[in-house]
Amino acid sequence: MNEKAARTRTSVTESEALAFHAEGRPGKLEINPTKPMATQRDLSLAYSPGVAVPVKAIAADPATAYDYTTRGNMVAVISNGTAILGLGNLGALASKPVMEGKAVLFKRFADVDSIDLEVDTENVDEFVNCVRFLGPSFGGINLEDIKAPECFIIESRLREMMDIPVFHDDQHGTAIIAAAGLVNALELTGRDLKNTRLVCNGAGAAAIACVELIKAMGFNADNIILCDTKGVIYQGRSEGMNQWKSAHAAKTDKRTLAEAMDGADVVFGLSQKGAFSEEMIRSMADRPIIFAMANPDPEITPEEVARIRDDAIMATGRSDYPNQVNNVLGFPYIFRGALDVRATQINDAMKIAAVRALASLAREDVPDDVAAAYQGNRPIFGSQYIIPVPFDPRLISAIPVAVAEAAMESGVAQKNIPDLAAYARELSARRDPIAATTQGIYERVRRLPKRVVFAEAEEEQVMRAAVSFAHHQLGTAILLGRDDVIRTTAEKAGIDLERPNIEIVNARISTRVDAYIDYLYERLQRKGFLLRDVQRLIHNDRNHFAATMVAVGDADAMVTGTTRNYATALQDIRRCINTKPGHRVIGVSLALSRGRTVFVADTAVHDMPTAEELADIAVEAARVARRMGYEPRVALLAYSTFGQPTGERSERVREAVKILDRRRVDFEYDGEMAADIALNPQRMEQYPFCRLSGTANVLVMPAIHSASISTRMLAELGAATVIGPLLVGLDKSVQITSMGAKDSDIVNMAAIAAYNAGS
Ligand SMILES: NC(=O)C1=CN([C@@H]2O[C@H](COP(=O)(O)OP(=O)(O)OC[C@H]3O[C@@H](n4cnc5c(N)ncnc54)[C@H](OP(=O)(O)O)[C@@H]3O)[C@@H](O)[C@H]2O)C=CC1
Ligand SMILES: CC(=O)C(=O)O
Ligand SMILES: [Mg+2]
Repeated sequence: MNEKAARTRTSVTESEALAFHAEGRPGKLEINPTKPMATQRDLSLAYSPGVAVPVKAIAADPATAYDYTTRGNMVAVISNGTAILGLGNLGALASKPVMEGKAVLFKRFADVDSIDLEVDTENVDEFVNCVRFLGPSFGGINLEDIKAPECFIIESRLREMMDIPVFHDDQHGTAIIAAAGLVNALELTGRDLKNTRLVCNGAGAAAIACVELIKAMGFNADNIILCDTKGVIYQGRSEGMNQWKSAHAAKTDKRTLAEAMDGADVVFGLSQKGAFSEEMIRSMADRPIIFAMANPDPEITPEEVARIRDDAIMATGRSDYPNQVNNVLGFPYIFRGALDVRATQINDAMKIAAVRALASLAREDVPDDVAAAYQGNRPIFGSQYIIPVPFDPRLISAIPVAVAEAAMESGVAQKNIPDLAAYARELSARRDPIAATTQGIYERVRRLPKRVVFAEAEEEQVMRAAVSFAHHQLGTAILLGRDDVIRTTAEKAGIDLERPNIEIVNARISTRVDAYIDYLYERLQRKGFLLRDVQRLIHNDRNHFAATMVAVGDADAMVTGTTRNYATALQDIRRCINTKPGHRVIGVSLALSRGRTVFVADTAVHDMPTAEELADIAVEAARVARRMGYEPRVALLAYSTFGQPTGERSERVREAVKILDRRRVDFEYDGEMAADIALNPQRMEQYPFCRLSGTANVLVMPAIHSASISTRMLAELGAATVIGPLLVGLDKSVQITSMGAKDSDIVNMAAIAAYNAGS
């Protein structure tokens, strides 16, 4: 069981973590305006004099701040850095990466805008006074990584003073997730809340809140023992105590963690790395439930537990093991629900609703479109799957709805949501499609790892990408290049190539050279190439060598393009690899913007496609969309819409629609139409005869220049994230990056190449 845990583990190196944070704009956040700020009129509206109007409106009615400002969707993540993860008190400044991270997770998972504020004081009064006056700026306050017992005083004082939710994530977020995991683990091991014996190691923010919440849910208080650095917290103990610990002091003569864990059914670790010994785990009851939640390193690792027990349900706070019990599953969604009903606080009813929603989500069947978010095979409720993963796209609709409903029922909502089903649909549309798409690709590639040849491996960024590809268990990275050059560059750049799943292939000394020459000569001899031309291509040209490797089956996929332009790289590759029978080679780009994914084709190959070629492009692009989980609605674009204005340039597009009619294809399509008609539902309504059932998600461009111009404009203007062009229709899997692509883009392309290399 836990062998799998070890196998699916994907860690990051320290240099990778630093490079990630330093790359481009340092840190993880930036702020973008939501209104145009281009003209004098914009300025007059956004600033003086226009801004005075909402100012007066808010002064007259404070509730309108939700209509005219960011307040209703804005949460502050506030810390003083006194308990940063399990690293301890490292100060306000050092906590900033974690706080920025929490802010990004708010946005990524629940579309809540968030900003981190690091408050440089350990004094409770100073901290409270700093935060209490910030209420007008935010719809909610998420306190983070503030140590106990100060955190209890800070939170309760701020809750009294402020009329917006104040939520200490390490307390309640952690408690909600741990309680949900516990409910499921108890069910799986046939236990109940009354008779189970639980030890909680740690008696700080997270631990006290966990114990309080499970007691509120009916866990028998007499069966809980809390421990801290001094051992068991027993009634009558005086050393290292405070009122919050005393409230949970046990009537017991056990004094050490080891004694407490002997025979225990459940152990929560909310303390520090390595706090549990193998001996302690061995002494627990049958089918023990072990939540080692310290971050970044747990109290004991799943590998260590697996060595001594095969009957444990094991969870950690980390994303690289199964059963991640981490507050990331809670805070984005809990605030989403609270903000949407303008709750004045996050109360127990809302917390318990979140526990129940989370616990029951893990018991539901995982539908096809969600399975991609899971490592390994589709998870089934059981010891390896007691809680959903953070990338589960159902969380965004399930948790906020439960929280908002509980807020309304318990009387803390200032706004009513009458139709919860409609609310759930709106929530799903907030899901960030980029991560969903790329995550699905990564997960599948991890399950079916491939051998990918990186054709330009002498380049430093390609080398980094190849190492990252292998390191993240996406498959074997084959670095093509001169051995000595690769090793010297690697050494200079501090890249470690001595890792599993990395191979270096030197075209000059490869034993496969003759076989590749034979293969390519056979293909090119009647296309103007002499044997010596082909020998030169295989010996000296990395694209020809790499593409031939893939063509003959020595590698599954290939990535190139950082040093040569797209058209040249494509020409090299097509000399070596055929078009897939029944397909057409095209480039498809994905434009991802504000909850929408739109496929654009052909962005790479056909200069001015004929009507027949446009029809083929539509078919190929629709296939790609389907393969990525979208039901295609294809619009064939032109500058005219259904014959208006007339012009011969739209003729080809109209003809392509007729060709698709004759071919009786199995997807929705229509045209010719302008881009705004295809993408805007109101504009589309003006053409009630249009056969698309909704706005288009596949756009077939009339020519390569319009495809290229529009996708590059979208990307440069920040209107969309554009991925691709992805090369499709070749008989073997190849991707071409843009020249000078960054290592992270190259890894994405390599993953897509591996993904397309098939089932
Ligand atoms: N998975 C998740 O979602 C979350 C995990 N955590 C983890 O929980 C841990 C505690 O965080 P938090 O509650 O915010 O911090 P606090 O500083 O509020 O509390 C820390 C507690 O841990 C105790 N402790 C520290 N080391 C040991 C040890 N070796 N043995 C027993 N007790 C120990 C301290 O004991 P004493 O009182 O004697 O000083 C204190 O009670 C961290 O590792 C953190 O990463 C926290 C939040 C969320
Ligand atoms: C996850 C988290 O919030 C912590 O470990 O502190
Ligand atoms: Mg924390």
